[in-house]
Amino acid sequence: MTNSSNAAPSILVTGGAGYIGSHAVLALEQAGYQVVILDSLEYGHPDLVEQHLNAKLVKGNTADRALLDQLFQDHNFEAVMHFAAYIAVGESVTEPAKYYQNNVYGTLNLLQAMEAAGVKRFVFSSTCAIYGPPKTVPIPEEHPKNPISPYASSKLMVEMMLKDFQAAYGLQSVCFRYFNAAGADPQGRLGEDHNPETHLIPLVLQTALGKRDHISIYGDDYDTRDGTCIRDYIHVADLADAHVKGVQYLMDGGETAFINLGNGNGFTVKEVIETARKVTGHPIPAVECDRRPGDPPSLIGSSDHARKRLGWVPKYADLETIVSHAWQWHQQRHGE
Ligand SMILES: O=c1ccn([C@@H]2O[C@H](COP(=O)(O)OP(=O)(O)O[C@H]3O[C@H](CO)[C@H](O)[C@H](O)[C@H]3O)[C@@H](O)[C@H]2O)c(=O)[nH]1
Repeated sequence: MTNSSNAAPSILVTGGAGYIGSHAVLALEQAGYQVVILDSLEYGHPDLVEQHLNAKLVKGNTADRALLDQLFQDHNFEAVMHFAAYIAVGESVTEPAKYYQNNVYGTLNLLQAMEAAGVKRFVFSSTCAIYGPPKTVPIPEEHPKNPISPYASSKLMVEMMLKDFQAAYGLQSVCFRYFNAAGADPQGRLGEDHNPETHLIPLVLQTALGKRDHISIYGDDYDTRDGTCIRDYIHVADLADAHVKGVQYLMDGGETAFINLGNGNGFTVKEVIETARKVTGHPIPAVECDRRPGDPPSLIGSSDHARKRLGWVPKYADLETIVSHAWQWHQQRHGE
């Protein structure tokens, strides 16, 4: 770690009580950083922060400029890692204003507070959804951007702001475009706990636990190897590791970069369910249903940039390991 003083470098993590954010805080702390979490707690889990993280937790919103200014005054942050955002694609279609307010305006407010405080390093949670339906697979970072939901548009708008903030104010950012975040802390401390849950792997595991009758397969008539959608599932601990490398890259003088985070392997919905049957030993009834609107048939990322620029290599790349870690977490959090 590059640090001229003896104090551990301090990082502000927004959304650090959420799924990916909490894993990033854990990884930052293991790498020797001090963390302050800013989280509205609308979806975050303060119990997990209290039990497993050393970070100070501040309840609040990125729209609150006075709170942000106070935080920057009280702490000498080396960088900001920004996870706080609404993430439900379907909801973003029916309530776009909510998404532009929180994801775009909230981020602009945060960037302005950073500029006022002279903090010049920013790590941002972006998404592969900014590419829209892929023209080439695996998708490289240069792929055309064609977001098809307000959620995805909100993330692309922030990426565009970050380019402009680099040019005008010298803010250096790493924008990570995640493919499908999945899995849980290998030691079982943290994991995915959304309410409502819409993601495939947690829903499959809730079915294994008997909390749901069946898993719905959204579409079995896609042009894929078994007719169901293909996604690139990436372990949340590997995402967290990339974030630590992203901060280090900026502290070493790295300039703004847009970087995919995926394994470069795709699995169908049916393959995920089959893997979960093997891992859990439960039958997991599945019912084929209509397609879910807006789902592209196949999303697989090229992560060459992450490997070359950050030296990032995913540790938990096989689907069985990802599902096993998620299963360990779900049994302990939701099984009784
Ligand atoms: O009950 C379910 C839930 C999901 N699926 C299918 O499983 C695949 C994965 O779905 P997820 O909801 O787990 O993930 P998405 O690929 O839809 O979502 C990801 O991409 C989105 C943008 O496209 C957002 O970024 C989101 O946060 C991120 O997890 C999709 O083909 C979906 O149709 C089912 O068949 N049944």
